[in-house]
Amino acid sequence: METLTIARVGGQGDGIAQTPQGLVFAPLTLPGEIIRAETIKEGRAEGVEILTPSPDRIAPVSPQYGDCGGCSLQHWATGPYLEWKREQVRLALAREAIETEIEATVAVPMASRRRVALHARRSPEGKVILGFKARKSWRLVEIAECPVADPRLVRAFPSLARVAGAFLEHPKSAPTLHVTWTDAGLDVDVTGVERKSGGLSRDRQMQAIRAAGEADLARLSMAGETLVMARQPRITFGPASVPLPPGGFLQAVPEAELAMTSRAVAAVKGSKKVADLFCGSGSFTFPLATVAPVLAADASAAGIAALKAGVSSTSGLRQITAEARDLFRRPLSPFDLKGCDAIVFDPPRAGAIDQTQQIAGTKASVVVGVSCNPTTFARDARVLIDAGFRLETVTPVDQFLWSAHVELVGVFRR
Ligand SMILES: C[S@@+](CC[C@H](N)C(=O)[O-])C[C@H]1O[C@@H](n2cnc3c(N)ncnc32)[C@H](O)[C@@H]1O
Repeated sequence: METLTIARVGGQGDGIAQTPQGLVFAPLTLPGEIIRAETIKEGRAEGVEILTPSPDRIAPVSPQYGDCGGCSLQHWATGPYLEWKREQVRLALAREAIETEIEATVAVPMASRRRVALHARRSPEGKVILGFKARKSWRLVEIAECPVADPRLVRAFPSLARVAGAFLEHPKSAPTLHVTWTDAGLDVDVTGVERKSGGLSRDRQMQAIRAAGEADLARLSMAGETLVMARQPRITFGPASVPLPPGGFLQAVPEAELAMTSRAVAAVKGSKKVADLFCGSGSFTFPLATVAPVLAADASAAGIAALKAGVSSTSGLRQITAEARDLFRRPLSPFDLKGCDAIVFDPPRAGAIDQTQQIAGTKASVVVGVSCNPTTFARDARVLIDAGFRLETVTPVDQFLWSAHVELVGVFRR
């Protein structure tokens, strides 16, 4: 037994105590708390009892709290929790010697997540278990309620378990249901049953299609291939309605998407032409095209096709041109971006170092960086700052409520 005092919460969301033997990580603890750990293994406290709770500790709302790996910070009062997210952004920028105004973290409401990834397994008794991964484990925690997910998703969990059952054909199958609430209802893409795990027999495909009908799914697809579509899943981006490609990227929370797109639109106001790089199916493209013509690019051919379909069914927009292009291998050059005085980029977690170097060489006077990884954002921001841009503001956005993830929007000008 060891008694420890938690000094701070680290970047992964665990409490950290400083001991003569080094740092000790204690999950689900808060700064200032005195805890007792049964054992300390490889720098992790196990069997933790909280002796003196923080005044910022609140009662968690999820019945699976502590077991489910999803929401590890819901015991923290909103104020200090959001401030911690802001601090993660400040720390990432400080590592690149960048100082700027960091706004208060934009909060999202509970019950707002329109996308969840549910894992399915069969219990030894043959029951289908649908749930999230447990903390630091491959075990599944069966989920019947989820306070962060849109209740329309949660209500569908029992019928989604029947859909999942069809995909549990081979012992090696570990299906994951990527479930999205769209304007046409539920869109489900199943991964983890690809050929290497045995694929899916014709009989099982028929079973899955029947279960999709009973669950009233708009569409059921497997690794991006449509199995059945009762209604075309569509998403509204600003003034446009876009047919979402199966398995395509979509911001997880509409309120977070709006917080980010509205800041991008405000930043580029008055521009002659905007580039939207890593545009997906157009969540930024369409709101931006209410302000100026847009040049959009993304590696996903399906995303670009969806974006183009949205363009052809929407009137009153400024011109949009879209290209399917791998921006890691073939970043758009200053020549390709000629005429764009504003550039928005929203890369995956790896960031976009090569594309950013090209942006630095353009004549753009405003750049908006959107990121789900403050560390790679800070690295890319350093390139822009060294090229004469000033990072005017950064807004952290709490898209993944009660997780350690931090998203942000940064506005650069020169
Ligand atoms: C964080 S998402 C943003 C998408 C879009 N801006 C949105 O808000 O929906 C990142 C996007 O980067 C795209 N992407 C990933 N790797 C890429 C690459 N090498 N080149 C171009 N786009 C890529 C993905 O297809 C995805 O659409």
